[in-house]
Amino acid sequence: MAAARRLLPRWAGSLRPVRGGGGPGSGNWDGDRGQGPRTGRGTGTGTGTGDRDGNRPRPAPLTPARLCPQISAAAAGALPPRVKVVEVGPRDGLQNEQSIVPTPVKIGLIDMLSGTGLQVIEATSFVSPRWVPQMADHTEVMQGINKLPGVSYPVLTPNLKGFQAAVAAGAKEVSIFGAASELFTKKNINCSIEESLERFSEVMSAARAASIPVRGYVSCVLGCPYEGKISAAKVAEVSKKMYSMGCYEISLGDTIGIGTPGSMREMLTAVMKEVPVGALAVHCHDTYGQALANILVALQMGVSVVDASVAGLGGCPYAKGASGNVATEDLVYMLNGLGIHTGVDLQKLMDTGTFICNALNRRTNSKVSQASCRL
Ligand SMILES: CC(C)(COP(=O)([O-])OP(=O)([O-])OC[C@H]1O[C@@H](n2cnc3c(N)ncnc32)[C@H](O)[C@@H]1OP(=O)([O-])[O-])[C@@H](O)C(=O)NCCC(=O)NCCSC(=O)C[C@@](C)(O)CC(=O)[O-]
Repeated sequence: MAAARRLLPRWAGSLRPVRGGGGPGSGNWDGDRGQGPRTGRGTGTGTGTGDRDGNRPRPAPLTPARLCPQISAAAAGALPPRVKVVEVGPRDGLQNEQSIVPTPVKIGLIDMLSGTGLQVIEATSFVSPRWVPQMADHTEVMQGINKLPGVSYPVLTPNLKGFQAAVAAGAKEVSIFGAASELFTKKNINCSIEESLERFSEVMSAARAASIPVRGYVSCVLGCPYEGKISAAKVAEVSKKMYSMGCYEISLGDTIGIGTPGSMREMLTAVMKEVPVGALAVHCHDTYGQALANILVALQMGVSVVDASVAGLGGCPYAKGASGNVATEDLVYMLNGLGIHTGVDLQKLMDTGTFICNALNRRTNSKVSQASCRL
């Protein structure tokens, strides 16, 4: 099928300029870069001065950014100089919460995320409130958030009804979500893969008419909670169909976090034969602790868009036992260490993680935030 016209979001083609610098390795996190070589704990790199009694200078407080050993991208092998981080915490992170999170908390979370330098924040989903009650306040959320220029706030829309409601609520970008597993598709959106693609093509037509960019998710790319192993060929086939419909980007979801760097490589090799790597994103849940390793493989293969969830919140209501997405804090820490620019302020991100964890009365899943509490 000939590739349909792709509707690109506002930020496509030109990533936001780096505040206070430019280019790889000159990011804005914690304002800590460019201050000479970073040394580890207890090396006296602080700015304090000793007193007359000869007491040792008091070092400046240690933060993850100060401690993060940074290497050049060249040393890490071929890696993209920039990565677009797609924050999915307010949607993927919260949709699985058992108690309904108050709407002002959701709005506060998104507004804080907007201040971190993230370019894309998935805000909510326009799905049936009977299926996912947590997202029933989608319109209030979309209308309550402070939408910053240059930041995109996409929402999930499974069908035309969801798309129309999303647009009425002010959405300027949407995502359709399919899967490479028949059983997961049935459990998640109550239809077959073929039927889901028909519904999506209705959304695509309406989106094209309204000049709304559409992102496509493919779930279960490295395994399914109901079918087990999913073939890379099937993932490539569904991805190709959704890309050919006009999705500007295909996010490949390891929904139950079961993949390893080996299966990620195999799957991406197959998908990249059908969809250009520049149009691919990875979406890794961290159930088996493999998310960062899998993401690194994807980066080495040329992927430069990565989904993540602040504080590692989340899971899918129709993938029992799946834990949250990779924590955005941990992803940004790794990318900073690799000298890859994201434009995201790690400290502000950690503050946002603290905010939502306090609101949910929950410990963060971010290893970086856990470690920084011990510093
Ligand atoms: C898709 C449906 C709606 C089909 O659900 P259905 O019951 O088959 O739909 P239907 O067309 O037969 O309609 C039944 C009722 O739902 C209503 N309805 C129909 N559509 C909508 C809508 N958009 N918004 C609100 N209401 C809707 C419709 O109006 C009707 O209402 P009634 O007449 O009975 O009062 C349902 O299965 C659904 O909402 N599923 C959502 C599941 C979901 O949100 N899952 C989590 C997101 S996916 C995910 O997390 C994975 C991802 C993306 O993160 C990537 C990864 O990790 O792999």
